[in-house]
Amino acid sequence: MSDTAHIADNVLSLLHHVHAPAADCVAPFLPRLFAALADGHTFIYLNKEETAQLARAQPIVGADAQSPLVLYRNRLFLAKFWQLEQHLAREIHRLSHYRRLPERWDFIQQQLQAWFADSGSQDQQAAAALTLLHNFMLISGGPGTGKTTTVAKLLALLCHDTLPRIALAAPTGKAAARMSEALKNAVTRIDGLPESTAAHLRQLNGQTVHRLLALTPPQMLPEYDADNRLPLDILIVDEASMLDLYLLHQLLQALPNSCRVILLGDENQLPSVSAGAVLSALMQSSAALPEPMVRELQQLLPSIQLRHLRQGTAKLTISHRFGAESGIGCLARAVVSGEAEQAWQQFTQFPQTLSHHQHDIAHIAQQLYRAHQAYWQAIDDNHLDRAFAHQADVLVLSAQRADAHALNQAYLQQLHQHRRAHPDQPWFKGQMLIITRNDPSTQLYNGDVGIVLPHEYGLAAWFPDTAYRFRPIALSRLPEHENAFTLTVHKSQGSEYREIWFLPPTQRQDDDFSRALLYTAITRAKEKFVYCGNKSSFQKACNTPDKRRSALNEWLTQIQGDLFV
Ligand SMILES: Nc1ncnc2c1ncn2[C@@H]1O[C@H](COP(=O)(O)OP(=O)(O)OP(=O)(O)O)[C@@H](O)[C@H]1O
Repeated sequence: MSDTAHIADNVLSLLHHVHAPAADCVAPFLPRLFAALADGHTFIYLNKEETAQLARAQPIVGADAQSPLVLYRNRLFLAKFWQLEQHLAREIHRLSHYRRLPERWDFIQQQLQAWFADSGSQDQQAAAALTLLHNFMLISGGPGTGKTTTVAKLLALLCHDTLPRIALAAPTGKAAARMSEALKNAVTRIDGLPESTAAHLRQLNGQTVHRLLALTPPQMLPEYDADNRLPLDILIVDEASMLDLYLLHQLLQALPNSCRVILLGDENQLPSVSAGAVLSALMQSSAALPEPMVRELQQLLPSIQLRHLRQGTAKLTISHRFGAESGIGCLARAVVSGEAEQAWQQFTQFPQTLSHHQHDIAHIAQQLYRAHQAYWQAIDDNHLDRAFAHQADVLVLSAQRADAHALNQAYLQQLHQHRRAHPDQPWFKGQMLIITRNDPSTQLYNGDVGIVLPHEYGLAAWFPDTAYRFRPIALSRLPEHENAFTLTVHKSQGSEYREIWFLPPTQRQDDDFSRALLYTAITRAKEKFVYCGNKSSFQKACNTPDKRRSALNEWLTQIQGDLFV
């Protein structure tokens, strides 16, 4: 029996105690509903007969969260998700509703002109101006489209009169570290920034959302919540596509009404592992700009066309890192637009940076070991800096967990053959690990990558650290983790690697191998992308849009009304 069938079975036993005839009525729907929840959907669709059948299953099925299951039109929800999406919509509305207009329009207008003068900066300029007028804003864009650059300039504008309390957060530690680094670099590139502003922005350090909320075990209850809100004026959340409904709700609840929220992310990437597809819901529910706001924007940006802009969301579309000459950029853009044939042609157009081949897992592991030569040299030299630098040289990403496991095992075989590891010893020098569960006691978070290397008393796992560069953690204290020579695409989100080898599902291809998954894998690569599969699997993925089901956009649209009050 699958895990979800088992959960459905347990829930059914509980429901029998509530009302046996109604439980019998819902029994056939529970396995389907729990399988859908495990895939990140928040409801299942019903046909006419099913809807009529469930309408008679009171008190287990009702019209609101008073019942364990909710029937809404032709959809069946677990009450918990029905309520969560509605509460999240309310939090977004609460924060969006707060309006505080910039005071010094002339100054802002001048700086918007001066700082976004380069060609190809118009969409960034519009995103910055819109964000000044909205308290809750999503800036979406692919890799290198200038999300960080835009936010750095925006923060510089918001720091002009007083220095606000700002926090930078991301769903994983690695994404948080990347964000602070990128922001510091972007700040140094702004011309004519007063030193006090530059210093204020340079000292910002990213942290995980869990850490920001001070979630503490065993129940992971947050120190900051609706009754004890975070003392913040501005919150920037990077890699927001990875936020699930529950975590985003916890985060927003903990923010005061006046806190400006700026979400950064790429709506084309995979949505969160758990339920939710928050970025696409925000994009879909975003309404046209009301006339008074168009007039305000015209004051800030007299010379640009504003009609295409929407409330609370902005899209950056020009990649300044992967332009028209970049194979990775062209491939990613063709995949996202579902142009399967054109996407496959990019492998011929850009043979230096894109390739495809089909080999078995053992062969890929062998090639990977060769490609890791510089990494193993750094390990032999006990050189942490170089080991971490080369750790990101080449990574194999797989679509499915089973393949990632099989490849990690095949790679271990290579290490046994080369006497770098021994089958009887669980730990070895050079072992790459990824943390899979947040652990405040060691301050290690889901997605953190460490390397096993010697410490004073034997081997330890070393992790990057903002204060000391690297810090050792005793192997016995490590929270849940896995080997990280190969990762699933989900686990690689928020990180980038020089070269990505992507392995499509080797067993069974289903809708999980979608356009979003392929796009996310491609955009993890900085220099080279290798597809380890055939044309038909590649094109099938291009033609499979992500169909995550969520009602959030509907609740947002309903609740929104006119924000311009
Ligand atoms: N308008 C622009 N003109 C020229 N270069 C730009 C422009 N905007 C950004 N860049 C450059 O493009 C690169 C990527 O910018 P940035 O880091 O802001 O993008 P991003 O969307 O945050 O990227 P990531 O995918 O890493 O999150 C940087 O080197 C930046 O200096």
